[in-house]
Amino acid sequence: MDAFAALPDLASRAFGGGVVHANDEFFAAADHLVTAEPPVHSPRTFGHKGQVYDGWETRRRREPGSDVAIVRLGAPGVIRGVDVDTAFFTGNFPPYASIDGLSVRGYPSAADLVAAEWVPLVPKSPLNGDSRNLFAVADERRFTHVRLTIHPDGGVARLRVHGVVVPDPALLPDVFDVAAAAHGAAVTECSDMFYGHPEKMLMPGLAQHMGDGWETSRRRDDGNDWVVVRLAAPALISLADLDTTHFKGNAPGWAALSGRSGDSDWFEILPRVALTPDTPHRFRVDPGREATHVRLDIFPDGGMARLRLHGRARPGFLDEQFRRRSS
Ligand SMILES: NC(=O)NC(NC(N)=O)C(=O)[O-]
Repeated sequence: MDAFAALPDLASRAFGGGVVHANDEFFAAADHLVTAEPPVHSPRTFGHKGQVYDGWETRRRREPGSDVAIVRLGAPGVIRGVDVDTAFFTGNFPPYASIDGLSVRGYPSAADLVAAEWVPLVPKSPLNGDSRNLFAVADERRFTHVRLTIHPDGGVARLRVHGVVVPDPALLPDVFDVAAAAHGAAVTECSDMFYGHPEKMLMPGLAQHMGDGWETSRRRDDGNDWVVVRLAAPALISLADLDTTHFKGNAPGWAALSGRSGDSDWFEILPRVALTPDTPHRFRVDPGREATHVRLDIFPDGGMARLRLHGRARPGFLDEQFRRRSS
C-alpha cells in the first residue's frame, strides 16, 4: 500500500468536505464521494432509478464526453495522493479517471469553480473495478478543491484525497486547538490501537459513538498505553480536554500529559489525574514551556473520545508554512 494512504483524507465529510458540483448524478448522488465511512452494498436493491449504490454514479453516455464532480476539501492542504475507490462498481465502473486541483480563497460559487483554471494532478489513468485505485501526487502547493473526471461515465464509491493539512493562519484565533487534525496535528506514535485509531481523537466535533475514538485492548501487564501527537505548531498550551464520552465500562482510570520540544526530554504538562467514565474533562495547565509534541499517557488502558490542547502557536510559524505552500 502506498504510504500516502495513511495520511488524513482532506476531502472527508469528517473534516467538513463536500461535493459542490456534478454534471450528472442520475443513478447515485456525488455526495457519497466524501462519506467518511467505508462504502457498503446491498445487492438486488432497486429504487425508481435502478440498483442503489453507495457512491457517485452517472448514466450511460450515448455521445462522447466525460463526467465531472468538484469537491471542496474540508481541510485544505498539500495533496500526496488520491484513492479513486470503485468499491462494488463492477459492470459500471469508469475505465479511466483524472484529477485536477485548485487553490482559491474565500467562498467561490459552483459556477466560478466550473469556470476556474485547474491544475492537473493525476493524468487520465486506467481504473480497476470494485477496488481502490491509488495515485501519487507530486505537487507541493496547498489546494482547496479537487475535480474528479471519469471517462466516459460510470460509478465511483469514494474519492479519498490524502495529504498534509495546511491551515490558513489568518482564519485562526490567538488560542486554538493545536492538537486538531483540522489544524495540521497528527499522531506520530502509539502503544496500541486495537479497537480505534488515535487520529480519531483529533477529529472535529463531539464523538458520535464509542467507535469514534482511540481505544486500546485490555492490558494484561504492568505497563500503560500512550500516544504521541505532533502539534499543528510549536505552542504554549493552556487548556487540555480529555474527553472519555461513550467510554463507560472502559475509560482509563487516570491520565497524564507531557510535552517535548524537538528532541528535548519530556516535561510535565498535566500530572497524573483521575478520570471518570463518559466525561468531557477540562484541565487548566501551565503554559510555561513551548511544546512541539505532546504525549498522552492513559493508565492502564481504555478509550479516549477526544483530545484537545488549546494553546498559542509560536508567532509566525503557521504564516511561514502557509506562505511556502501558496506560491
Ligand atoms: N445493474 C446496474 O447496476 N445497472 C446500472 N446502474 C444502476 N444503478 O442501476 C448501470 O447501467 O450501470
